[in-house]
Amino acid sequence: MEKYTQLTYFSSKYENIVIALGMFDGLHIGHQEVIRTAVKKAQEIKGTALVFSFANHPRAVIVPEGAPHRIGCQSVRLRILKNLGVDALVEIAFTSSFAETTANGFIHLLQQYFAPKYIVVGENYTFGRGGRGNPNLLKEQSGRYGFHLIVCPPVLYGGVPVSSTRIRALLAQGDLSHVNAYLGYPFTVTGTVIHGQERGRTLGFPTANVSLHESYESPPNGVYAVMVVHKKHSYHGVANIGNNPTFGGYDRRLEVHIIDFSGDLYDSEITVSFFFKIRDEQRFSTADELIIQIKKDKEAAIKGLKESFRLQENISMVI
Ligand SMILES: Cc1cc2nc3c(=O)[nH]c(=O)nc-3n(C[C@H](O)[C@H](O)[C@H](O)COP(=O)(O)O)c2cc1C
Ligand SMILES: Nc1ncnc2c1ncn2[C@@H]1O[C@H](COP(=O)(O)OP(=O)(O)O)[C@@H](O)[C@H]1O
Repeated sequence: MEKYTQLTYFSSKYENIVIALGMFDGLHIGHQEVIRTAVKKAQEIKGTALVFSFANHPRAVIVPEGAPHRIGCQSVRLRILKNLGVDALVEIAFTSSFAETTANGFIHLLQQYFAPKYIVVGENYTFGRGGRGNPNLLKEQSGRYGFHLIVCPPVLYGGVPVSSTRIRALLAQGDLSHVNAYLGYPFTVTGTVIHGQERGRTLGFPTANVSLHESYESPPNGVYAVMVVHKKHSYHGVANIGNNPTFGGYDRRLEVHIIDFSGDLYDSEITVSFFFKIRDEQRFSTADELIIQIKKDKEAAIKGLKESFRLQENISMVI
């Protein structure tokens, strides 16, 4: 998959462009439906499946104080798009001047740079200044510009449309099984392993530490059963998100004890996929009490991950 951060004349670079439009924050099963539809259509017409999106959330420019945190990090987003079969991703910066583009101006821009044969959107897709453009406007203009429009109905889960807003709420509750069902893949954090206090090894549970960025969503503080991928090998693990209150508190971070692993992970990249929450983070009176609890957490993770094997099926989406 090629990635572009600037608009250029894609229509002279690629044949028969099928363009999927949207912010696609989180790439949940509803977004995947739109993108899969575009990929399928591109295969049918021997064309190019292209996703046109933004590098930053438009709401971060339009209503900075109400800007949502992003769901999932950029490297996971790229892997999912590649695994869905997207040929090209165009992710431009959404600036305050771009926000002034009218809905008709945006359709004109699509024609100018992409000359798409097909445009694929979700039913609730809006675009252009004030979000005034919608699928009806695209339909009205399709004849004039010579593209076909495909509108995908919302994907439902438990009778309710899947949305990024709903996923954020479920994540805040630590409800990873529903988050993962809505995403269609396990919620995943990637990062470079950094140094901590070197206390983990003295407790008998070394933990690979990864920073959490504030502009991205993360599960609430607590202990989780996870799968870790490092250099194409996957492992079960038990992770803590929090501040280590037992030891006086540090910056909030993710720490993972990888089961049946030994080796040096500093400065290398790990991928941590979350499956279920085991408990809240606690302040223990002594290190020994924490050690006893971590042993129980590890057993709970091993047991739960073994029993919920089907949950792990879609991990291939993110690696
Ligand atoms: C499964 C697991 C559960 C943990 N639970 C807690 C907890 O409830 N409270 C706490 O203060 N620290 C908890 N920790 C964090 C340990 O305090 C931390 O791993 C230890 O201090 C090592 O830190 P270091 O990586 O900086 O060496 C947990 C760690 C793991 C691996
Ligand atoms: N099973 C394991 N799980 C996690 N990290 C491990 C494991 N075995 C060895 N390590 C290494 O040990 C380091 C963590 O040890 P720890 O004492 O917690 O140090 P730190 O406080 O720097 O994280 C990891 O960064 C990794 O390099």
